[in-house]
Amino acid sequence: MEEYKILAINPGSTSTKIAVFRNNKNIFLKNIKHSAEDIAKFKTIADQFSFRKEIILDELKQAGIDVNKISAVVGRGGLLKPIESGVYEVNEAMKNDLRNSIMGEHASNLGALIADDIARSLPSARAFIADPVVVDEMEEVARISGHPKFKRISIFHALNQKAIARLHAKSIDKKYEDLNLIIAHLGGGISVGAHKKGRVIDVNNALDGEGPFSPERAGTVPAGQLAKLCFSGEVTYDEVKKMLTGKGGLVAHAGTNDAYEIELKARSGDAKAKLLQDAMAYNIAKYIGSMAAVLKGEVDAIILTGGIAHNPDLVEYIKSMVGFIAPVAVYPGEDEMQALALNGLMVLKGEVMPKEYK
Ligand SMILES: Nc1ncnc2c1ncn2[C@@H]1O[C@H](COP(=O)(O)OP(=O)(O)O)[C@@H](O)[C@H]1O
Ligand SMILES: CCCC(=O)OP(=O)(O)O
Repeated sequence: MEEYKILAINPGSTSTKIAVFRNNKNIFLKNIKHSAEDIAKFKTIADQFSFRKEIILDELKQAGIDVNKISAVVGRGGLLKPIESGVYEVNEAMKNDLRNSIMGEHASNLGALIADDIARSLPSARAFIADPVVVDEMEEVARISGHPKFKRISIFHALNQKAIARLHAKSIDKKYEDLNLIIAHLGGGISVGAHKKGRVIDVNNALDGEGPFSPERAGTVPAGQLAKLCFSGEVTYDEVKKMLTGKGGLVAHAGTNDAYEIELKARSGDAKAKLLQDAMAYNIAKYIGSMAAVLKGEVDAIILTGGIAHNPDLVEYIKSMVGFIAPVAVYPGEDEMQALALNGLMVLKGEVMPKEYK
C-alpha cells in the first residue's frame, strides 16, 4: 500500500494543535497552549499568522519530522460562507474570504492559510480543510430570531462534534445517521448542537454572543443592557466586540482563559472560582435542555467533549441537571486531529473528491 504522510494543523482560540500521521497512524502530536496575554499582543487574527506558523515549523523540526515527505496539509476550516460538511481543497476564493474576514475573525481562519503556505513550500503537497466552523445544516425555523435584522447563523465546533458523534455511534454499533444526539463542545468557545440523524439542525453561534459563556466568550448577554452600554459613549465598537469574544467569559470574570486554573482554585476552596465554574456548568446544562426540546425529547445520548470535559466537577454538575434527559457520555479533549488527517488521507487515496469552495 502506498504510504502518505499528512500534517494536520488546528488553530484554536487558546491553542495550536499539530499532528503528523503516516496513513491512519498518528506519529506526532503536540498541543501548544496560548495564554490570554500571548494572544492579546496581536491586534487581529491575521497578525498571528507568522507566530503560529513558526511555532508549527519549530515543533516539527524539534521532533525530527522530515516535512519534505508530507503529501497533504489539512487545516481546521475557518469563517467562510456557510457550507455543507466535507473536505475542501484550499483555493484562491477561500483564501480571499479568509484574508478579508468576510464572516469575522477566529483563530480557525488561519488553518487554511497556514496549510496552504506550508504545502506550497514543500515538493509535492496539497492543502485542504475539513468540516469548517461554518458547516450549516440548520433548519429554517431555527434561523429566525426575534427581529428580521438579526439572523441566527451556524458557527460551531463542527469538526469535533461530527468526529465525536461518529466515534460514539461506532462504540455502540450504530450509525451516526441513525441517532439523535446533543453534543456540547467545551473549549475556548462552547457550542451545544442538536444532531438529528446526522444533521446539526440547531446550534448556538459559539463565536458571537450566543450560548453559554466560555473561557473567552460572553455567550448570550442581556440585550437591553448591551444596547445601553453601546450608546453610553464609554466604549468603542472594537471594545464591545472584544467583551463578547476574546475578553469575555472566564477572562472577564477572572482574568484567565485557563479553565483548569479555575478548576484547581474551585477545588481548593476559592468560593468565587467555584461559583464561576458552577455558573458556566449551569449555563451549558441550560442550553443542553433547550436542544432536548429541539429534538422533541427523542435523545439517544448527551455527549460532553472538548478540553473542559476533563473537569470531573463540572461534568458532574452538568450531569446532575441533564441526566434525566438521556445518558451522558464524556469524551474529554477532541478527535479533531485524527478527523483532519483521515479526511486528507481519503482524498489522497482517491476515496473522496474534495469539494470546491466558491
Ligand atoms: N485536563 C484538563 N482539565 C481541565 N480543563 C482542561 C484540561 N485540558 C484543557 N482544559 C481546558 O480546556 C480549555 C481549552 O479547551 P480546547 O478544547 O483545547 O480549546 P480550544 O481548541 O478552543 O483552544 C482551556 O480553558 C483549558 O484550561
Ligand atoms: C468559531 C467556533 C468554534 C470555536 O469556538 O472554536 P475554539 O473553541 O477553538 O475557539
